[in-house]
Formats: sequence, C-alpha cells, structure tokens
Amino acid sequence: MSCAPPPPILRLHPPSSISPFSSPRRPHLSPRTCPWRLAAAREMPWPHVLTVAGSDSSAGAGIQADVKACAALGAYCSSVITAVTAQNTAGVQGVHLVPEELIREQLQSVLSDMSVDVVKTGMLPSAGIIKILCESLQKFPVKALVVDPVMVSTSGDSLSDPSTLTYYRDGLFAMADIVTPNVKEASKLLGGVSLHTIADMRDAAESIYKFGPRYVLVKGGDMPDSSEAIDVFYDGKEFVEFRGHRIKTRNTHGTGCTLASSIAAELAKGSSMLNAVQVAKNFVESALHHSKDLVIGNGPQGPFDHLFRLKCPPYNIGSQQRFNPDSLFLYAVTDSRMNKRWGHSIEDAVKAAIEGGATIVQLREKDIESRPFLEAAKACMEICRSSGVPLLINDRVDIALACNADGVHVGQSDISAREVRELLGPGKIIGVSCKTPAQAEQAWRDGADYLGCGGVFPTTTKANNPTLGFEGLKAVCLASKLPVVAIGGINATNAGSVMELDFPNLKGVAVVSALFDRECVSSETRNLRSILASVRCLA
Ligand SMILES: Nc1ncnc2c1ncn2[C@@H]1O[C@H](COP(=O)(O)OP(=O)(O)O)[C@@H](O)[C@H]1O
Ligand SMILES: Cc1ncc(COP(=O)(O)O)c(N)n1
Ligand SMILES: [Mg+2]
Repeated sequence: MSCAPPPPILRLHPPSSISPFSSPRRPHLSPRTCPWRLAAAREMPWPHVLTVAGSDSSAGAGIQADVKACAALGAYCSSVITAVTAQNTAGVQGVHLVPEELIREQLQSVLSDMSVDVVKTGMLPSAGIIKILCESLQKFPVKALVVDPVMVSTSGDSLSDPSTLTYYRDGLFAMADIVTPNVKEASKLLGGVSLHTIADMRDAAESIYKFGPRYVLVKGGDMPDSSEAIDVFYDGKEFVEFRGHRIKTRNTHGTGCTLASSIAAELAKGSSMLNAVQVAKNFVESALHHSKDLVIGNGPQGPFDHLFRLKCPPYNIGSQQRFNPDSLFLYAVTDSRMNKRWGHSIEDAVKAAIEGGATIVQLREKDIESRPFLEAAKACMEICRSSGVPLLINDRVDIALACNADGVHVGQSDISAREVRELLGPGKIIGVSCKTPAQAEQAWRDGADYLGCGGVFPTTTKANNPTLGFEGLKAVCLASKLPVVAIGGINATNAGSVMELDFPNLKGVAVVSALFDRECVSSETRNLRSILASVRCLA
C-alpha cells in the first residue's frame, strides 16, 4: 500500500486525549431493560439514517446537508462527525480531523442504542477512520450502507488523504450497498482514467462494481456542456441512466452529499434501490430548481434550500396528505357535454357521484371557458373537501392551482408529470394516462402517483383512442410499480370483469359515460360501487 503525503490542506491531528470535559462513561442501555421502552403502549418506527461525515461550516454540504435532506424526506438523521471544516461559498479554508478514538466512541454510542436503519458515509478523511467504521459496522450491522466517497469538494479542494483510496477499494466498498462517486472521484478510484462521455461513466461503474458494492452510481453533475444531468447506475448486469434537467444555478454546493443521504433516507423508509435513487435524483433537481436564484455568500458556489417544500404555497409539510391508492377504487370523471345533455351542472353531477360512493373525482371539461370552469372547480372543491374525496383537474394546471385542487391528471400529449410536479409542488396527486410499459416507466420516473390505463374497452367518450383490452392493461400493470386505474368503456356490465383481473396494483376503475351520461348519476354510481365491492369481497 503506497502512502503518499497528504495534500497541504489537511492538518492531521494525532488522536490525543478524548476530552478533558468528558463525563464518566455511561453504560449502554439494552432495549429490554429500558423502562420507558417497556412503558410505551405502541412503538412508531422512525426511519433512521446515521451519517458519518464532516461538518461544513457553510452548511451547504457535509453533515449539515445530510441532516436537512433526511429531515426533508421524513427520516431521522444522527451524525458521527469525522472532521470539522472551515468552508464558505469560495471554497475550503481549513480541515481539522476529529480524533479517531472519539469517532469510534460516537459510532458506538449511536449504533449500540438508536436502531439505525442505514449508514451513509461522506467525508472519511483518513485510512484509520475508514478502518474504524468497517469494524463498527461489523459489530453493529445495519440494513444498508450508502458510501459517497467524498475526496474533493466541488470547489476542487482535497477532503481526504490519498491513502484512503486503498481502504475504500479493499474494505468499505465490499460492505456497501451503493457507492456514489462523482466523475472526478470515479477517476481517482480507477487510477486517474479520464471520464468524458456516458460510455466512460459506464466503464467506470463496471470497474468500481468489481470492488464489491451491490450497486454503483457514477454521478454526472460535473460533466460539462450538457443540458441534462445524467447519472449512470449499474447493478452488475444492467445499466440505468438517470436523466434530469440540468438546472442553471451557482447553488450546487452539496449536491453529492444530498443525493447520497436522500438515497439513504428512502432506503430507510423501505424503498428498493432503484426507486430510492430516482426519488433522490428528483429531490436534488427540485431543490436546485427552487433555489436557483437564491443568493447567499460572495463566492462562486452557493448552498441550496433542502427545505424548499416548506415554502411551496399553499402546502406546508404539516398539511401534506399522502396519496392513498385505494381512493382510485371508483374514479368518477366528468364530461360537460353529458352534463348538458341531462341538464346537470358540474357541481350537481359531482355531488351526485359522491353521494353514490365515488372515491375520487376528476373534472374533465374540454369545452368550457376558463372563468366558468374555475368557478365550477372551486364549488366542486368545497363539495369534495367536505366529503373527504380528492378532486383532480384534467390537463389544466392553472385551474388546479387556482382552486387548490388535490391534483392533476395529464395525458401523453400534455405537459409532463415532472413539469406538473414542479408547478404543483410535492403534496399533490399526479396521474398520467399510459398505454404502454414504456410510458408507465416514464411516468414513474417523472414522479407520477398513479397511472390511468386504457381504453380497456371501446369507448366513444374519447376520439381516436385505440382499445388495449385486458392484455394491454395487464402489460402496463405488470411493468409498473405505480397504482393503476383502468379506464375506457367501463360500465356496470363489464366493471366486475376488470376487477376480477386482480393485479395487485390495479386499484379500481375510472368511469365517464356510465355515470354521467345518465339521468340519475347517484344511483348509477351506487350500483357500480356495489358491483366493484362484491368482486373485491370475493377476491
Ligand atoms: N446543475 C444541476 N442540475 C441538476 N442536477 C444536478 C446539477 N448538478 C448536479 N446535479 C445532480 O446532483 C447529484 C450529485 O451529483 P454531482 O454534483 O456530480 O456530485 P458531487 O456533488 O459529489 O460532485 C447528481 O444526481 C447530479 O446529476
Ligand atoms: C464536509 C464536507 N463534506 C463533503 C463535501 C462535498 O460537497 P459536494 O456535495 O458539493 O461534493 C464538502 N464540500 N464538505
Ligand atoms: Mg456537486
């Protein structure tokens, strides 16, 4: 093992005495002997990420970024601090390593007591620290290990001793579930190969995979001249390219730390790796987008706002309701021509559908002027809110925003779910009409909450709408992780056969004419609901 002298910015301090102020050591409590634990009537799990990383005085990266990212995504984040850095928006001015024995002590304190789900690593500045971490993880195994091999800050300053390379490659990587180098770090890990193209990133991911992690993500945030920010994921067999818009902003300090801790938070919440990476990538992109014009500091690289969701009016974290896929059970979609034919106002039609047992409503008003549409949408919102039924608007993000609807449903030729998410914020429901597995995959990547799949049967409601049949519906359901609602020509005669398909993510049926092209909307809805319920009970 070669041990070159550390770069000048590192001032290594010997692990001297731990602290003259430290109190007498307390014993580690066992959960079985803990009195307040025994007294708790019902334990609520709290996804827990432990970050082992350096402190960044500018709070854009390092421990501070990790804590904010985990908090934003709903995970608890404890922290073992490996180094204290003096940083600002101009770069890194100083680094002071925490004594190794105190790092061991911090690891022991947290891991022995606090039910950590996932460990995420950031700045591990010395080989000795990596060795201590490996030993601690062997003693206290966790569900997943996310290794962000931080070596150089985005400003170009060195954050680790070169001797760590060997310890990463031969020790920590083999224990890792995912390793997330940026292109410069991937190059260092591979002896200085140059990475300029996606093909180079793929080769690098394949080579790093050989060091033993289960997955590798080579991040392309620093790849020049691209309108997209592309990260390359490798699972040992296949590559997945995670593509996002490249946000034009100076505020990219801490993107790597944030991505890795967001992956860790999602894993702690129970996500699959692919899903965790996608959520993390979307989170970084949204945070950069919302922070792109913020100004803090005078240097070239500023921090971004991890808690941007708190500022997304009118939704704050406290009022965010998670989308319940079961609400797709009986999905009523309005149609103004049908309402006109039967002399129903939109409000009356919605009220009647809810009376009959519709579990979610969508206003699909293709030929109505914006102003009367908004008035009707506001009235429908009141009706829906008082009955606890979500109300979505078809296509019209402006109307949805203006009436504070619960979400939007878009088709393949409308603006993408990703753009709708940017406009509506994270708390809203977004549905996408999909006919193929590829469209379903794209909708999931764009952050949609559910898919509308059809036409399952021939329909006259929508012109030029090819019929997919059960086979097409099956292909989309099997290919997708998202909940699906079947649509197109569904009525009281055939709804039962759709529900009998019983695919786990097929949550319900969406109906237009069989509810609204009728005189008595409430009794048609009631009838359909009892048909669906009888199939569900038999299933
Ligand atoms: N300007 C940007 N716009 C959108 N995404 C970005 C931007 N810069 C970085 N990212 C994303 O942030 C994440 C961290 O990547 P990167 O910045 O390459 O890591 P690091 O901070 O370790 O250098 C990646 O998902 C990357 O694609
Ligand atoms: C303490 C600390 N840890 C990590 C980074 C990397 O920052 P980035 O995420 O921008 O690569 C940093 N600048 N400081
Ligand atoms: Mg970065």
